[in-house]
Amino acid sequence: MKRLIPTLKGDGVSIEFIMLIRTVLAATKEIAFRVSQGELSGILGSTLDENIQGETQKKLDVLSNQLIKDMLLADDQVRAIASEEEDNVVVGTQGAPYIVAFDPLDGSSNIDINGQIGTIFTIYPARDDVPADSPLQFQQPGKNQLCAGYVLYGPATMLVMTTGGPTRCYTLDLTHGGFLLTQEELSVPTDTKEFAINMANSRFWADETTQYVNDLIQGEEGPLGKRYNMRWNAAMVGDIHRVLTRGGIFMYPNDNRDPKKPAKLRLLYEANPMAMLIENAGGKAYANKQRILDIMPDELHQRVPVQMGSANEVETCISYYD
Ligand SMILES: O=P(O)(O)OC[C@H]1O[C@](O)(COP(=O)(O)O)[C@@H](O)[C@@H]1O
Ligand SMILES: [Mg+2]
Ligand SMILES: [Mg+2]
Repeated sequence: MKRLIPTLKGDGVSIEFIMLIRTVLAATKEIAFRVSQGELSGILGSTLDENIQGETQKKLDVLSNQLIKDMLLADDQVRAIASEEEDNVVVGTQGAPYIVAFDPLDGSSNIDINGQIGTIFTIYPARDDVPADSPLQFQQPGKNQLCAGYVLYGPATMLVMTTGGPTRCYTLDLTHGGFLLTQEELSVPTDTKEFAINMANSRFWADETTQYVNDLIQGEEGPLGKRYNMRWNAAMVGDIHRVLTRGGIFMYPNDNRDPKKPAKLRLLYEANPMAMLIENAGGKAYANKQRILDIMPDELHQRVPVQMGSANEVETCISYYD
């Protein structure tokens, strides 16, 4: 089986960029080890702190953030980083070519139940027209991403990543400690009979979402003419992994639970990297009527509605938002 570095070299990725990807992955391997040790490595439970988004931080959120941050700041190719768990941009090496954003631990509510969790990351070119510590560094549309990926800490630890070409899947080989290429090119089936949405929010949805989900649930007797099944992992990384593996539509639409927070998922380090992975595997990724990768961010921790996955199903879904 092919190893990571020869695969990336074969894709024409420069050595310096491969080294940066290795830095990110070195941190995720350490997280994977701690996760596999569970309670034995003291990672379960919450801290007494909240992050900038007002969410209680879990011990593993903080630990993962620290591990990734420390390793990236020691890499002289990183000019700035942004993280779900950091209020502001953190400055790295002046003049370095890249900036990195990440969700150090996605699916935090699954940590204590031994459920699926992961790390989501994205790399952009640094901007020379704004200071290194400015949030404007990250004010770039998702289509500027040079690399997007996630590491899923599931029964197997898997890396799903694109550097602009195909979305490839690797599995962490615990016998030698490296990621091996286990699926050369992921391809999201165009059609699906599986949807993912948190139904508990249904009374807070916009009418368009309610209408579409009602039509899904009506199955073969409804206007969509087929019977659907539903899945919800409570970790975007797990839901998107399923969609990349066997198709489906994943939605986290706007709702009016909290008027200050109409959307839940963050554009920079959740929606954008997942949108690039899905599109490069032949799927579609929208925020209602807008292609996610075209959105120009206004702020670092900006939230967006999300509908992504199997191309035909996403098209059907967004037609309800006309
Ligand atoms: O509480 P809900 O509605 O199930 O939310 C689940 C969603 O929240 C998230 O867990 C948010 O990510 P974090 O765990 O990084 O905050 C997504 O991964 C997931 O899709
Ligand atoms: Mg997350
Ligand atoms: Mg997180």
